[in-house]
Amino acid sequence: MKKNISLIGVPMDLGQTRRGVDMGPSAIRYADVTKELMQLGYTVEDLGDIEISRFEPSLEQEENLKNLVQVTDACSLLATKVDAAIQDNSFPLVLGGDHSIAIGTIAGVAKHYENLGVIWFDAHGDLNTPETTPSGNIHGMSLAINLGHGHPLLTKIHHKYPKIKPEHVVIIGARSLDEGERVFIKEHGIKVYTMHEIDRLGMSRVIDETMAYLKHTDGVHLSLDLDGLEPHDAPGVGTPVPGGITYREGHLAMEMLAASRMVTSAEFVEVNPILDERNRTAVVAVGLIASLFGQKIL
Ligand SMILES: NC(=[NH2+])NCCC[C@H](N)C(=O)O
Ligand SMILES: [Mn+2]
Ligand SMILES: [Mn+2]
Repeated sequence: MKKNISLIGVPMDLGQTRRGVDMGPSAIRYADVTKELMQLGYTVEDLGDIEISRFEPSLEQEENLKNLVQVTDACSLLATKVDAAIQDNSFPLVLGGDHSIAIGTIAGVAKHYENLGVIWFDAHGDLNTPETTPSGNIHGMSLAINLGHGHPLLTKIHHKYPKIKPEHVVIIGARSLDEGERVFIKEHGIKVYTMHEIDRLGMSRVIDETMAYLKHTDGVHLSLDLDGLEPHDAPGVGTPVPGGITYREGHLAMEMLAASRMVTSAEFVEVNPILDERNRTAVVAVGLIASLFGQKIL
């Protein structure tokens, strides 16, 4: 892994409707993310937070694409920052914010990779489109947008279209999929390890298979939604779903990814301190980040 890490905070909460996830980047910083990474031998440059335009109640809302303009603006800025970090030979580590920010992160990363692989660690598919969304929340559409399906303002951010190919995506941890998302997965042949497969195969085999599946990519982005974890272990998230990945399975996955040296960029999203218990979820996020960057038990 690259020795320099660029930390980028994205205090975004407009991709969904539960306030508080905009404080995620601060919560993760308070949980000592920089210190942990420095102890592992990395140089960390904290680039601060992306500016988010505030919620405008007077603006006319599209019911099936809430806060489209603000999400587009923030993701464009984020894409530029991530792109510049990679240009600087630094590893972009993005802290959310809700999962709509993956539109910006992946837009910036994808410019540098012809065949970018994406590991989408999540209870959800985030594969809705304005036609299928049950909520109008863009955080439930961000993976579909990266695959080129959705509003053109979002799919065309940072000039490349589409950003990624369906055969280069692996979803891990899914247990809440909408009907339209199930159809999307089948139509595009997306590889999904639901909780069912994780239970049957074990996380170790799931990650081995994921690495083999992505071996033809030229970079791998990890997009980790904290709601992929079991809510008992990570309660501070806006859309918790029971029956998730355990604390230990999460760490094993990160440790195996670290050993593979495949991951070239990452983001940790959906930490909501208002819904959390004494910042536990941010602490869990920092632990997973440390494992991803090579922390070992012994
Ligand atoms: N990134 C997330 N937490 N996404 C939750 C999405 C929930 C639901 N599928 C929706 O489209 O609204
Ligand atoms: Mn998500
Ligand atoms: Mn989710």
